[in-house]
Amino acid sequence: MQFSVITLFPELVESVVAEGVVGRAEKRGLMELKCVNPRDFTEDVHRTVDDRPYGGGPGMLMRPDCLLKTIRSERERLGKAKVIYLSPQGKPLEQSMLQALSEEGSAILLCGRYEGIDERVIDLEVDEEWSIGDYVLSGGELAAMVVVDGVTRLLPEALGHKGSAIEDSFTDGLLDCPHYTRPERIEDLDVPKVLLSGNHQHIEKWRKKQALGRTQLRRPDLLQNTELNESDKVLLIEFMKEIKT
Ligand SMILES: Nc1nonc1C(=O)NCc1ccc(Cl)cc1
Repeated sequence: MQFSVITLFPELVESVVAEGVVGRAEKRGLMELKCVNPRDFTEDVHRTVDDRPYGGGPGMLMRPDCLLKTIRSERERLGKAKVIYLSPQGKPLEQSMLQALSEEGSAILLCGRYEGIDERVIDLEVDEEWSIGDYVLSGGELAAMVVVDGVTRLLPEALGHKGSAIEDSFTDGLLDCPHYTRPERIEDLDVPKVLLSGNHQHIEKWRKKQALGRTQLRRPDLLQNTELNESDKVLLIEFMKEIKT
């Protein structure tokens, strides 16, 4: 997977590959991250990347000329690569979008700063606009790092164990079940007995039931888009009965 991140703050973005699963994936060549600074595509002596907004208003915008040059330079280098602009105006990010991007092979992530970028950059070169949530950050870099992290961990061989519990839950559209590790008892709280039983069928059933119940209680909206099979419906009814007792 080849990422090209267009950003005025390359060091900020590069920190995403400093540690952990993403860092190891990059070291192992499963993923490649290149940060490209639009300032390197300016032609004036001051290397100007921003300018005042037509129509007035507070703050500055990113100039279109150096952004277009940077995007086109990376498109040429990567061949077919989707250009994704990170902004609160974008499509809300979901696991399915990360999964799809992980199968693309390459992506160009465009990070804005200031009050925005010239709209003609979006018209001319942006394929998709994505949002990581309904709030405003000071730039697109953290959102781009979210995408790099979320995609990289989906690459085959990126995770040591085949698919994690977190993976399964969001993949089947549910929240994750509770998790426990040693000690068995801490501050008078015990690990659920089923997890100590060694009965993998019971354990799997309990985990599914917890995931279904938690999703119903915390994010019933997620259940709207998930078609539950008969056995899941029974598990959910059992869970809801148990919490009422
Ligand atoms: N929420 C979000 N999801 O993706 N990105 C965001 C976000 O707040 N970006 C800040 C931002 C984006 C573009 C520009 Cl020009 C300036 C600041």
